[in-house]
Amino acid sequence: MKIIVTGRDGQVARSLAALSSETIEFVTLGRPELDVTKPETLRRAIAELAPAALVNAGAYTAVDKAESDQEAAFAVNRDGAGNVAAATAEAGIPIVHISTDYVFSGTKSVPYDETDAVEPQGVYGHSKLAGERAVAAANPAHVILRTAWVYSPFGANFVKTMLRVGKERDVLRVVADQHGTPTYAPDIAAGIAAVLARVAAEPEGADWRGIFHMVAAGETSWAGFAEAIFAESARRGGPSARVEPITTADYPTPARRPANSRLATAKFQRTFDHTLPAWRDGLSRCMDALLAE
Ligand SMILES: NC(=O)C1=CN([C@@H]2O[C@H](COP(=O)(O)OP(=O)(O)OC[C@H]3O[C@@H](n4cnc5c(N)ncnc54)[C@H](O)[C@@H]3O)[C@@H](O)[C@H]2O)C=CC1
Repeated sequence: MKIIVTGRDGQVARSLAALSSETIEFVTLGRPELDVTKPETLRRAIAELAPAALVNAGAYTAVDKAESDQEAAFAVNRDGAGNVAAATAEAGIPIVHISTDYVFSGTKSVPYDETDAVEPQGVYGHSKLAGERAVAAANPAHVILRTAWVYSPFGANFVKTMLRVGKERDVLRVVADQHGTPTYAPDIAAGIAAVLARVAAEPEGADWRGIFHMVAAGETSWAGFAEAIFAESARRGGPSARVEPITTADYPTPARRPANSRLATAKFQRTFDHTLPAWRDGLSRCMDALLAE
């Protein structure tokens, strides 16, 4: 089974590429040969490769920059996602689209499920929500996976930032009043593979269509995540720093972020018969990969 993946150099796309096997081949494509804002590049790739499905992992992910770069964020996250969905619908293949916890306001006191009202707090969240709607409108054979707090050995992410800054400083001030679940990109890739297997087994099925929350098991805060990163790092002889918990108000950023980013994953687990590992388990494997030498 051949699957096209957009956003070739991103964390999720690279994790999917690493998962390729004899039964499922992920062909990752990126700009310029595949640009989600250019529909002809999508049509050409689908015509050439004749994939069984497509995973849209390409996105504009700079949350703070998006506040002053609204046009670019919407061009990729709304219009680009819509283009991908339209091209897959035209080819008669399903789309797996990746979305985010940032579609929520974060004011709920328990984890969000798929029926909860959306209320993005910033441009990035608004653009991703518009993307979900564009995907759902253009291709009925869609699976929209909302995930959160993605990290991996690849690209830019919180784990790599902590390790870099931990080398330079003894104490780091980290936000302790935003709660969510760090999710290891290779575990997201395995979740996507479970989705694709289910879709392939029952292409005309109805229950796999729609929006699903897919994050690792458990929860923490950014400060709790940072402490776990430094504990894992210290065990491996890597950089370590003391974490000083601060509030969101102490650390102003251009984009507002949800205080509660927790996502309830029961619907995903039930539908795809798959559960992502605990976030500490993913972190341990990421630290093995980052600090192997
Ligand atoms: N990173 C995170 O913490 C979270 C990410 N997500 C979502 O997960 C998905 C994957 O995220 P990551 O792998 O972390 O992102 P990433 O930023 O590592 O990768 C995104 C990739 O998309 C590419 N891209 C940008 N514009 C493009 C275009 N016009 N055409 C084709 N490719 C383009 C970028 O060059 C980059 O390689 C995205 O949809 C993102 O919104 C959801 C929740 C949290």
